[in-house]
Amino acid sequence: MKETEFSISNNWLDLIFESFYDGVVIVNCHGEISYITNSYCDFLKIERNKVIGMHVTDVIENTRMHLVVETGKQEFADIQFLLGDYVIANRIPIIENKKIVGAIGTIIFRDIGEWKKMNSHIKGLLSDMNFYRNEWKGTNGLKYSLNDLVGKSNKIKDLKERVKRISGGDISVLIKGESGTGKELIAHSIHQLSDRIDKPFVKVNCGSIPEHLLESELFGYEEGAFTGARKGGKIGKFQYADGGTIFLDEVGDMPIHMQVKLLRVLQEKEFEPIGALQSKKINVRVIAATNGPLEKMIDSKLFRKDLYYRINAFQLSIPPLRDRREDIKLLAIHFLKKITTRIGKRVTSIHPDVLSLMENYDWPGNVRELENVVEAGIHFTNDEMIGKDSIPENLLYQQREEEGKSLKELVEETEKKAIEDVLKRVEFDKIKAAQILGIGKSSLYDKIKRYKISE
Ligand SMILES: Nc1ncnc2c1ncn2[C@@H]1O[C@H](COP(=O)(O)OP(=O)(O)OP(=O)(O)O)[C@@H](O)[C@H]1O
Repeated sequence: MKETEFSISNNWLDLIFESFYDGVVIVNCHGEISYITNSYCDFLKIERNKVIGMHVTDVIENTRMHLVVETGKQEFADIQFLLGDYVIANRIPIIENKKIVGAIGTIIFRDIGEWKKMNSHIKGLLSDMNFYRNEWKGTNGLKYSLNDLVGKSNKIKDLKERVKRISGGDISVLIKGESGTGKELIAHSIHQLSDRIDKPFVKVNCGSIPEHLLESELFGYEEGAFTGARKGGKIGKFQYADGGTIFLDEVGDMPIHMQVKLLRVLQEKEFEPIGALQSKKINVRVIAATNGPLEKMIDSKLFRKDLYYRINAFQLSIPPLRDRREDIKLLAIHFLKKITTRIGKRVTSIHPDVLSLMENYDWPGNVRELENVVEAGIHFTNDEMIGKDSIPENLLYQQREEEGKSLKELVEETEKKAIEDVLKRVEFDKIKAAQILGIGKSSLYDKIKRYKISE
C-alpha cells in the first residue's frame, strides 16, 4: 500500500460509529453479521467475536436487516422493540456495481425520552413555521400561487396557460366552476402573477354576508352615518383593496340593489361610503367567481345583464374533478404530503386499492372533498399507509353499488351521464346536443324523457 493511501481499521470504525450511534451493525448479502460495534454488543450482552458470521436474526431481536438486503429499500427512523425498550433504527442497503452486497444498521437508544422531546419540539417548530408563513401571506391576503394548482390533465395545463396569459392585464375575470374546484386558488394566482402583487388581495364572500351589512362591508361608512355606527367610521373592502384586487366570491348571491352599486364602482371607478358627501376614487381589479349559471339568473332577472358583461370580460371555467380523473391520484398524493408535513404525522402512502376507489368516485365536492378524505384518512390510520379501513364509507359503497349492477344498468347510466354532460355544455340546446351525440332529435327527446333529465 502506498503511503498516501488511507485505510480504516476496525478500531477507527469503532471510534467513528460509537461517537455517533449507540449501536452499528453491518451484515453481508446473506444477512450474516460482518461487523458490530462494542457498544452494541455491551447493550445486547453478547460477545463480539462470537457473533461475527452469525445470522443477524439469531443475534438481534426484531431486526429487519436481513429484509433490507433482500428488498434493497432503506428504512429510516423505524421504531424497533429491543430488550424491553424501544430504539430508533435506520437500515441502509450497501450497493456496489448495482448489486446489494450488504446493509448497515444504526440504532439510538440512549434516551428515547429525549428523542420524543426533540420530536415534539420539531413538531412545535413546524407549526410555528406554518403560522408565520401564513401570517406573512396574510399581510397581503394571499394564500396560494399558481404552483399550488396541482394537475397533469390537459384541462388543468390549459387552465394554467390561460391564467398566465390573463394575469398581466387589469381585465376583470369571471371564474366559473362547481364548489371546491379551486376558484379561489385561481383568483389568488391571478393576483400573484399581476403587477398588483405588492398590493392587497381582498376576498368578499357575497353569499355569507347578511344583506343589510353587505353595503357597509363593501363600501364602509362615515362616522355618524347611522345609529350604532362606529366612532371614526369604517373602511370598506373596496378601499382596503385599493391598488390591488377584490375577489367577489359567489357573486350570484349579491342582492340586485347591490349589483347596481357594484356596477357603478366598476364603471366609474369611484364609490361613496354610507353617509359620505363625496365619492372616493378607487383603482381595483375585480375577479368574480360563481358556481351557478349566471346566464340563467339573468333570464330570471336575479342578476343584472350589464353587470354580467362588466365582470365577464374574460372567463375561466374550472372543470369538475370527475371530468379530469387523471388528476385524482396526483392530488391525493399532493394532499398526503402537504397534510402530513403540516400535522407532523408519519403516513407515507395510500393503498393502491384506495387510489383506484378514489379514481372511480365522482367527487361531488370536488378537490375540497378529496382533500378532506385524505386528511381524515391520515388522522384515522394507525399505519403508515391509508388503507380501505381509513376512508369514508361512501367511497366503498360506490364501488359495491357498481359491482351489483347489471351490464344494462351500467350502459344506461353511462348513456344518461353522456347526454346530461352534453346538454349542460350546450346549455340545453337540444338540436346541438343531438348533433354532438350523433343521434336524431326525436331519439334524444325519447332518451331525455326516459332518463327524466331536466334543465
Ligand atoms: N388543482 C388543485 N391543486 C391543489 N389544490 C387544489 C386544487 N383545486 C382546489 N384545491 C384545494 O381545494 C380546496 C378548495 O379550493 P377553493 O377554495 O379554491 O375552491 P372554490 O372553487 O373556491 O370553492 P367554493 O366555490 O366552495 O368557494 C382548497 O384547499 C384548495 O387549495
